[in-house]
Amino acid sequence: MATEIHDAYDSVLILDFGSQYSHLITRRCREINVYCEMLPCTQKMADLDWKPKGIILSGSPFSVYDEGAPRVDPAVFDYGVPVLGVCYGLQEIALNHGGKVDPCTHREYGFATLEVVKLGAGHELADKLFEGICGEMQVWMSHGDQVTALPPHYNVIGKTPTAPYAAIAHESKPIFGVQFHAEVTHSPRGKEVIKSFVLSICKCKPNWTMETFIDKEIARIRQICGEKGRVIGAVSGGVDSSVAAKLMHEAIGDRFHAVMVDNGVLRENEAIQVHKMLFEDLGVNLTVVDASDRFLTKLEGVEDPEQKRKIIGNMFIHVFEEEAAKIEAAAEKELEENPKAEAKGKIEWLLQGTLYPDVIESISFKGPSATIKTHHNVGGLLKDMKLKLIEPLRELFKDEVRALGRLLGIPAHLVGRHPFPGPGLAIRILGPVTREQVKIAQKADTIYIDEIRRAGLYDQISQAFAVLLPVKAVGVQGDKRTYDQVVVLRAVQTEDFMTADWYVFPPEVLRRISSRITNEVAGVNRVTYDISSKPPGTVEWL
Ligand SMILES: Nc1ncnc2c1ncn2[C@@H]1O[C@H](COP(=O)(O)OP(=O)(O)OP(=O)(O)O)[C@@H](O)[C@H]1O
Ligand SMILES: O=c1[nH]c(=O)c2[nH+]cn([C@@H]3O[C@H](COP(=O)(O)O)[C@@H](O)[C@H]3O)c2[nH]1
Ligand SMILES: NC(=O)CC[C@H](N)C(=O)O
Ligand SMILES: [Mg+2]
Repeated sequence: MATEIHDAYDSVLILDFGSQYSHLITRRCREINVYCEMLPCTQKMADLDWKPKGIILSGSPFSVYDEGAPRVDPAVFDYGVPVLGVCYGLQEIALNHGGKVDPCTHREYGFATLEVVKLGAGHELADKLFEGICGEMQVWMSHGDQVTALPPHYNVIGKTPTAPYAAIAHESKPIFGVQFHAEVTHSPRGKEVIKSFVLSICKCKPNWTMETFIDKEIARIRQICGEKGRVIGAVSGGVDSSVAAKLMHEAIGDRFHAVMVDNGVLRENEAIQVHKMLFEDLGVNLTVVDASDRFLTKLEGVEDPEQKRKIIGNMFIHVFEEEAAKIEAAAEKELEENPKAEAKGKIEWLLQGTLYPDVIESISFKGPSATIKTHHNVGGLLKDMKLKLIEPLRELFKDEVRALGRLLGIPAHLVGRHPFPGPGLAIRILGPVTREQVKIAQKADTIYIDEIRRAGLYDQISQAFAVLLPVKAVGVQGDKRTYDQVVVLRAVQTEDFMTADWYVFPPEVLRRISSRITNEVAGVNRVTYDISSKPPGTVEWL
């Protein structure tokens, strides 16, 4: 990670022990304009090439006494900066300092009332965590273990009727632990607790804003690319890569070459529309490479979703490397023909619009967090790829990227586009992908999205798409028996795509969509609507 960003901002380090809510801690810090970075709990402090002003230890699905449970590097406590442990983080602090943790007789999942304990004169530091909060506050718990013996030199600063050590603080050092999840919105005053830790205790300057992020990121890109370096960009017309491309264009102008790959599983007319949109709206000149035959041949007969992602992720990189070689060869030829022309640098970098959720869902941090699916641009990359990655948005969430896009002057219709996954219709066609299946899925999807737009609902929905099932059902059309496929409509509302709920459509819109799909798309005689949230489902079906 660039050290420049750490020179410019006071940063908080979040060590992730695999909790579902770890990412929310990063959000809460950025919301108070403090830059933070989350690293796996296996990070050794001695290997860190920047100096955080505070450290937060997340929760975890493990119990501290489990065999193989993730362990905090004890150097965290001697690093000389404040530490806050949340849930498992608190339990790790207790265990590391001579306290005890045991399974509790009253497990707490959900709301609890925390009684804040003020220690008073001589304990100003310990009392700072709940600065401005007196008496009781509602908190949200999710634990089956708890601290049963306080470590020496620690005091209780909060308790619940069943958890006597629900918040603790060292008597003189800035080390704190809370059993409740301060980062979730269901702990209404949790934000204040994180704010007290980050601002009053760690004394971080709240100077991280999107505007400064843009300036610093542009400077960072210029620095890594040098005077002549050139970058090839994987650009899909989606929100993330468009924002990344705009940033890159601002940084290095025409030394940036945007490439979109037609992988044969795009939406109908997508390549043409994206080419036009990128040039007209962003001033970015895009090369569209038609590699659809190669992708579809490789995908032949493949049913396993992870396999589909890997094939597509790998093939993407092959195509980008080939394009990079072509661009370099063209520059060499130009130089041969006109020796006075300026020599152009090598293409060493590949820009991707990777976001934080792509990373967290794809990578299992050796144990604690589970791999949900390997997003093609993270886990599906080619092992021995020559191009080095530049991923300016890797730390951000979707809504933050949209805010960044607006600041960069990207038009609303582009910033507001629903996400479309890189592996495209290959993960929306269940079963093997064939040209015929792609055509059916494209037609159904076009009708679905057209009707959503016509009803004025596009911006209320976070993501909508049609899924094509490989099963057949009996129907009757024009007095004839049909035996055709089933289309599933999916529409979700979500803030960050980590959790999502299904969208409640007005029935007449669903009726119109269903009737148009069954009338206009040959091979489909049934349309159903998916009413699963995430969890237990995911947004995509594969
Ligand atoms: N067809 C494509 N051609 C080139 N690059 C692609 C293509 N599809 C995806 N990518 C690359 O993979 C990255 C991840 O894809 P993803 O779909 O998550 O992001 P996006 O397409 O930029 O935005 P959105 O999430 O809004 O669809 C993209 O940012 C882009 O760098
Ligand atoms: O570029 C991508 N490559 C992938 O392999 C991939 N898998 C899921 N997604 C998108 O990620 C978001 C969350 O989706 P899931 O709930 O299905 O994991 C949704 O927006 C999905 O469309 C992908 N995007
Ligand atoms: N949310 C958590 O961090 C839980 C920690 C531990 N697994 C417990 O049940 O207490
Ligand atoms: Mg996309």
